[in-house]
Amino acid sequence: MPVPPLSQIPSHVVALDDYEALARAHMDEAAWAYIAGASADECTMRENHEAFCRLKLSPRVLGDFTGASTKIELFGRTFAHPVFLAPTAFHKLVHPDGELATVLGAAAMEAGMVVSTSATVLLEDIAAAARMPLWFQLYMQPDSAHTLELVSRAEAAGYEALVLTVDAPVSGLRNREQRAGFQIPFGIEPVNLRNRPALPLCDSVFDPAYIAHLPRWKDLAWLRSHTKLPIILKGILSAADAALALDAGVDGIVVSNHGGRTLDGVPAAIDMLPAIADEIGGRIPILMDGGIRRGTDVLKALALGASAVMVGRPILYGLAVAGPVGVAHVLKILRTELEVAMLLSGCPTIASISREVLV
Ligand SMILES: Cc1cc2nc3c(=O)[nH]c(=O)nc-3n(C[C@H](O)[C@H](O)[C@H](O)COP(=O)(O)O)c2cc1C
Ligand SMILES: CC(C)CC(=O)C(=O)O
Repeated sequence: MPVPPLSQIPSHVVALDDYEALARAHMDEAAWAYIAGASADECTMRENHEAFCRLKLSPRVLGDFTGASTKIELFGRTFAHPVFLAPTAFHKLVHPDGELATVLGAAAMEAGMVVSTSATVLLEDIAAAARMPLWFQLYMQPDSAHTLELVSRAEAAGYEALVLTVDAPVSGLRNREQRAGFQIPFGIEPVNLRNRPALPLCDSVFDPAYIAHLPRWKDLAWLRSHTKLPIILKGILSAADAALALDAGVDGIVVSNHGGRTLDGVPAAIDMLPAIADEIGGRIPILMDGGIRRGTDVLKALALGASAVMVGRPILYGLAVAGPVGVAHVLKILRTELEVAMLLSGCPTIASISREVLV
């Protein structure tokens, strides 16, 4: 699919942060608080960015770049580059076509996309519009029959992996969102969850009625027995949980703190990656997200053990500013920056990237 024309993007928009600045004017204060915000004092979200700045790259010169490429292989597929769209909910908050616009932008840049359980377009319709492998992000539902229904719909629609998010059994305490009075606007809904009972309204997350619905490690064996799709656990942030994930037989993990949106005060995802990669020891692929805003960030994550990275908020900013073109442009910027960073650090291929690129 041809890359959509970028002529409608102002020429001063050259980096992902430029999209963030522009996107603010394209949504109301409450939607901005939901998307740009994180939990509590947002320390972890800030850390996700600052930690990347602290990591220093080691430049290399005069290398041979014949046949250079950003290609990767993951779960039996070749991807043109290692940048995926992270699952994010409610794309219709920022664009009337919602995830249909996003998937078009992803296709233009040959990027893999993870579709959220809380998408605002039917997962079948997103799959029908896709030109690249899609993965389905799964939140375990209070009723296991509903979880299995989502899984079989995703399988039937051709999704190639399940990304089971495990770090948000309860929503983080997002004070910015609360202060702005964010509510999902009328007419925007998580359409794939229609006709499902909501979790019981409880005063406390320690209420037994609430606790009864919380997913546990033992549920992974149950899920495994109901699908042949690879299961990737999203939201691993400790070596201890990485070891349990291996024991549970998952096919991959995403090192993530949910963009700082769940437990504030946890470390940057990139800072936890090395210890987790050591624990995993190359047995299953590791993806990473949280704070990726530059091609150099992608390079640093790959150097520390990730096979690929995912990008959350900047995709929504691109979508808000210019629909599919904005999404494609965000991905294009990252890919171009990654190529430049690889060239200047002496890495002609993704496989050649190692901890050596860091000082
Ligand atoms: C608005 C918004 C909605 C999100 N919705 C989901 C979701 O539905 N499922 C999920 O697993 N993660 C969700 N996430 C987390 C992202 O998948 C990802 O972990 C995070 O955004 C990465 O950080 P970044 O935004 O700094 O790139 C959401 C993040 C944002 C900003
Ligand atoms: C619907 C929400 C649970 C989506 C989410 O994970 C988020 O907003 O971070």
